Amino acid sequence: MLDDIRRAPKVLLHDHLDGGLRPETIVDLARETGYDALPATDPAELRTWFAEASDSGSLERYLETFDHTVGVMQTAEALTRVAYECAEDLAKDGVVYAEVRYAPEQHTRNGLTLNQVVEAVLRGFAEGGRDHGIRVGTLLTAMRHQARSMEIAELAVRYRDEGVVGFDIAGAEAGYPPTRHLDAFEYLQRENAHFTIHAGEAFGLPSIWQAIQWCGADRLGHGVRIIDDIGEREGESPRLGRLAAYVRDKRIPLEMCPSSNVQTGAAKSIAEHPIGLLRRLYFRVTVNTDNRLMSGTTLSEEFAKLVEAFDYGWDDLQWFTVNAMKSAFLGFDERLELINGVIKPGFAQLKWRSHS
Ligand SMILES: O=c1[nH]cnc2c1ncn2[C@@H]1O[C@H](CO)[C@@H](O)[C@H]1O
Ligand SMILES: [Zn+2]
Repeated sequence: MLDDIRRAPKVLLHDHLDGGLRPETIVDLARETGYDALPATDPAELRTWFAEASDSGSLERYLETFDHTVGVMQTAEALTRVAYECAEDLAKDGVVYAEVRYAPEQHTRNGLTLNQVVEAVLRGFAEGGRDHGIRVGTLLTAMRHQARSMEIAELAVRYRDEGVVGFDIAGAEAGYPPTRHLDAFEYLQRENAHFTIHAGEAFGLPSIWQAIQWCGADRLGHGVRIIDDIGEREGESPRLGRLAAYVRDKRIPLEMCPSSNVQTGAAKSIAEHPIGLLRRLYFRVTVNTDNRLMSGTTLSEEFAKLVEAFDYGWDDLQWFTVNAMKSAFLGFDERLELINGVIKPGFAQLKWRSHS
């Protein structure tokens, strides 16, 4: 099944550039740039270290592992290489359209300007995308504990015609509500720009409510805690609270990342992940990787885990994929073209093959 899932034309909306490096590349870049704090210098050991260190049950501890990826991504060459390889790895996994995010403010330690950071990453995505047949849009993230969101929002608008398709905030959620960055979100709305907000991962409904009703988020990063506003009832359909009903009624996309949620403690296991219920209730659910290195995963593997846990078939996987494409920060005509020209024919072929 995993091989077939790899062949399916997939769409990925939530993937962090600094959470998806190849271990071999981290080792190379550390050597080249003089970064001497790596916990291991053997790629296989490093791969294991990331997976284990990320498995703590706490978002804060999970985020500490990024010190080492961000640490080696401080030159233009390193950023271009990482972006190029990201496009290549996603394409090899059968992803046809991806939105990949990172926080430019974390890559200026050795003197790069924000513009240089963005341009280096865009170059890598453009070249990798062209060589490997995948379209990659960039989301610029501001760190929620910092105070640079307005600057980063302006950066996103500055590069909107060069491949930056939107904006996001990430980092520790508890104690850093989305409204801290309200000016940035209001600016983006006035600029007719798109943004998603990490919300409802390590903190609950108030974070989701603020992201949508105060900040005007187009999508929610994770959003798993929306489950807290849904009451399961014996023998009856679940009762949706006002916020959950709003999210479903308005078709607000949820960028769900099952493995990452299990690692940070936002879900107990894949089998108990809220995605099962939310899919049954027809929320606009999408499936994502979050951090392929930390979670030791790929988009195909995330789908395979869901197939195993919830017995999903091709129709479900296509539904998730079309949901993701509909929710992308890409023009309507381009989304339609990918849905009708690539996704539907690709899934039709796979379904036909598995019946014959
Ligand atoms: O699941 C997550 N929740 C919140 N923040 C995250 C998550 N994954 C990564 N980052 C944060 O986003 C930054 C930019 O890519 C990363 O450096 C990491 O600190
Ligand atoms: Zn994330």
